[in-house]
Amino acid sequence: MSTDNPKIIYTLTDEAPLLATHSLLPIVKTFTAAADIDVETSDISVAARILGEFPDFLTDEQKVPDNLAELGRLTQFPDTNIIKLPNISASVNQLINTIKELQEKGYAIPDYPEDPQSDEEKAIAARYSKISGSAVNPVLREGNSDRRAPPAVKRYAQKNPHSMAKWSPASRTHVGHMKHGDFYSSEKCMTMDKACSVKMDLVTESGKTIVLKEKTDLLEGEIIDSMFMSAKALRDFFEDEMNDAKETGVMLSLHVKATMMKVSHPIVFGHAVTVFYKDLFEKYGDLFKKLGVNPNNGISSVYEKIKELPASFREEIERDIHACYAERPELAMVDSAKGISNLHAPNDVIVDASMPAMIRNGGQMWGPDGKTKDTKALMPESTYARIYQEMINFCKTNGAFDPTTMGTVPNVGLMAQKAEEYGSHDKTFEIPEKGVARIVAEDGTVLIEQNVEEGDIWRMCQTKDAPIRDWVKLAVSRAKQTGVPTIFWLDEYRPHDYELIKKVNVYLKDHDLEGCDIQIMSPLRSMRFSLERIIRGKDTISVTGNILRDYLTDLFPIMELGTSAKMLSIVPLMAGGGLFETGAGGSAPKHVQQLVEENHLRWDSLGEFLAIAVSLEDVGIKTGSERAKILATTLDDATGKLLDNNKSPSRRTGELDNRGSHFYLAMYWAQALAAQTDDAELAAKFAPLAKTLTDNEEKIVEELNAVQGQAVDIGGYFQLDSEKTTAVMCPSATFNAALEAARA
Ligand SMILES: NC(=O)C1=CN([C@@H]2O[C@H](COP(=O)(O)OP(=O)(O)OC[C@H]3O[C@@H](n4cnc5c(N)ncnc54)[C@H](OP(=O)(O)O)[C@@H]3O)[C@@H](O)[C@H]2O)C=CC1
Ligand SMILES: O=C(O)CCC(=O)C(=O)O
Ligand SMILES: [Mg+2]
Repeated sequence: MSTDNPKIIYTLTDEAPLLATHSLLPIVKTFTAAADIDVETSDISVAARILGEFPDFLTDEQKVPDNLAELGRLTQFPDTNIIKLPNISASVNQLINTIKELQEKGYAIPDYPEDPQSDEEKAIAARYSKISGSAVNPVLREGNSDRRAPPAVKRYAQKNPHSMAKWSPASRTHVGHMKHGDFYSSEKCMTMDKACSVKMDLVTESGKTIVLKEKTDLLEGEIIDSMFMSAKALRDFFEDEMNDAKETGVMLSLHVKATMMKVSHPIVFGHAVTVFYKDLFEKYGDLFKKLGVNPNNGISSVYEKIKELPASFREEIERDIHACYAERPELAMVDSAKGISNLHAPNDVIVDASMPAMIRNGGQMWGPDGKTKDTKALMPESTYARIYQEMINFCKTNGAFDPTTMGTVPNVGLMAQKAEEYGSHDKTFEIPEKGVARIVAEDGTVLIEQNVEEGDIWRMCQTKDAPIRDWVKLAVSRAKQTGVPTIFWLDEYRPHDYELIKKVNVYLKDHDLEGCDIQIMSPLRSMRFSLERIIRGKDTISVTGNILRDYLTDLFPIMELGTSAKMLSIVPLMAGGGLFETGAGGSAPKHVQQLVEENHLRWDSLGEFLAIAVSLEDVGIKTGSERAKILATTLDDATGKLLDNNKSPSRRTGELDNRGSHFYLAMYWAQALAAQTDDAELAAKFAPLAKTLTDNEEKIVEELNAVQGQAVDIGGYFQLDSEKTTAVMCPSATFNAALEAARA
C-alpha cells in the first residue's frame, strides 16, 4: 500500500538490532500513525541480501526483492528518509553459516565456492562477494558522516559514569605496527586534472601483462591513491613481533577490520595465522591445501576442515596446533571460557571496537587463563595505528580518562561516494607474480606505477571532489554551530592527505569562517591536542577521512559514554535526503547469545531513539508537518527522561532489559505528547495511552521481567522466524493491548 504520506524507511538488519526492532517498531508505528507518517521496513539483513542476489535458485514464493539496490537508488532523492540500523558485514565464516541456515530452511541457494575453479563457480563466488564484508554501508552512505554525543547523553554519562579500569605508568601495553613495507610507506597519489578512465594492470617480470581491473572511471578533481603492502615485510613484521612478545613475556593480540576492509584485511589476518602457527602450516601445508583450509578465515578453518579426517589423524593435528602455543606468546582471547582466541576467526576482533575496549580496560585484554593482561596490540598498517599508541602513551602518563569530567570529541567523517578505502574493494589485489603494478590512462599514459612482488597487496582508492567539498562544508557548519575548535586530522607527509589539504584550504575559502577555530594537524598532533583538551573538560571536533571516522567514533564514545551505541549518527545525503544511523557500533552478537540462552536482551536502543527523533524532525522540516516536529521534540523529551530515570537496559538477566526500556520510552513519549499544548488534538489522542501505561507500569514491567531466565526459540540466527521473535520480544499482554488500543 502506498500513500502520499511522508515516509520513513526503517531497515531490518541482523542480530541484536533486529531483535530490538521486533519490540520497538510496533511502538514507533503507534506514534507516527498519529502524524500520518508511514514507517515502511526494508530488509537488508545478510540473509535477505543473499536471497535477493539468487532469485534464479529460488521458487517464486521464496523470491525477495533486492532491497539494498532500491535503497541505494533512493539515496539520490531529496525526500528520502532512511533509518539505518547496524548490520552484519559478513566475513566468509558468517556468509557460509548464513548460507547453511538458509539451505536448511529449504532455500536451494548454491554453496559458497571457497576455492572457485570452474567458470560457474567463479560466477557464483563473484555474486557472493557482493554480499560479503561491508556491502551495505558504502551503498547507503551517499553523504558524509556527522557523529556526536547529544548533550543529554553526555550529561547522563557525566552523572552516571561507566566503569573505567586504572592505567598504570608501568603498563607494558603498546601498539606494534610496521615501520616499512606497509601502505603508508608505499602510498602514491595524484589529483586528476580531467575526467578519464584508467586500467589497473600488472606487467610481470616474465613479460606478461595481466589486466587486474579493466576500467575505472574518474572525474575531474578526483584524488586517486595507489599503495601496496609487502607480503614479505608483513610476515617479517609478524615474526619479529611474535618473537619479541615471547621473549619479553607480553600477551599478543591482533586488531584488524577484516569485515570492512574485506579484501585486504582477511589476507593480513591469514598471514598472522600462518606465521603464528608456522610449524603447523609447514608440516601440513599440502594436506591443508587439499582439505581447503583457508587461513584467512582463521585457525577455525583448520578445525573445520580436519573434521572430515579420521579421529586419530585429527587428534595428531590438534596436538600439533597445541605444540605451536609452546613456541609462541600467549594469545589474547575472545572467549577464554570456550578457548576462542584472537586468531580464531577474523570477524571476532574488529579494531574500531576492540582497541577502545582494551584501552577502557586499563590497556588489558583477556588471556587464555581468563585473567586480564597487558598486550602487544598488533595493527600492521602504520597509517592509523599510531593514533592508538598516542592515546596509550597519554593514558600511561595521565591515567585513565574520567567520564565525569572529560570533554567530548565528535566527528565529521569523509565517506560519501565510496571515498578512500570504502571504494577500494574492487581495486584491491593479491599480486600473482613479481612485476610492476600500474594505473594506466586510456591513452596509454602510466599515471602511477610501483614495483611489487608475489603476494603483495596492491590497491587503488578513489576520493571524488564533490564529497570533499561537502565534507568541508559539514565541518564548517559544525564548527559554527558549536564554536568548538575543529581539527582536520591530516598528515602532510602522506601523499593522499597532502592532496586533501590543498583542497581543504581552497574549499574553506568558500565559507565565512568568522568566529571559527579551524586547524589542520597531523593525526598524532590532533590526537594529542584533543586529549590535552578532553581531560580539561574541553571539546574538540575531529574532521577525518573514512578510516579515522570509523576508529574515532568508537574510540571516543567508548571512553566518554561507555559505548558508541549512544551516539547520534547522521548522514546528510548529498542529494538532500537523510540517512539516520543508529549509534556508531555494530550488531553485538554476544547480546543475541544472552537472549537465546536467558531471554534477556541487553541491547541499548538509545541510538535508535536518537535517530528516530532526527528522522522525524527532518520530516517535519521538509514537509512542514508540525505534528512530525512535535513527535520529534516529545521523543527527545522522553529519551531524556528515560536516561534521567535510569531506564536503560541492564546487563543482568532478571532486570529491566531492552524491552523494558522500550516500554518506558513509550510511556514517557505518550506522557509528553499528552502534556504538550501545541496540538490539543494530538494531546487528546495520546492521553488515554499515557494513562493506561502509567497506571499499569508495575504490571507491565513485571510481565516483561518475569519471562527472563529461560532459553527461547527465535527460529534461526541469520533468518529469524518473525512470529516467534515477536512473541519473544513483545511478551507483555498488557502493553501489547495498550498499543493496539492506541492504534485503533
Ligand atoms: N554500522 C554498522 O552497520 C556496523 C556494523 N558492524 C558489524 O557488527 C558486528 C559486530 O561488530 P563488533 O566489532 O563486535 O562491534 P559491536 O559494536 O557489535 O560490539 C562491541 C560491543 O559493544 C557493545 N555494544 C554495541 N552496541 C551496543 C548497544 N546498542 N547496546 C549495548 N552495548 C552495545 C557491546 O558490549 P557488551 O558485550 O559489553 O554489552 C558489544 O559486545 C560485525 O558483524 C560488524 O561487521 C560493526 C560496526 C558498525
Ligand atoms: O561498514 C562496516 O563494516 C562497519 C562500519 C563501521 O564500523 C562504522 O561505520 O563505524
Ligand atoms: Mg565503526
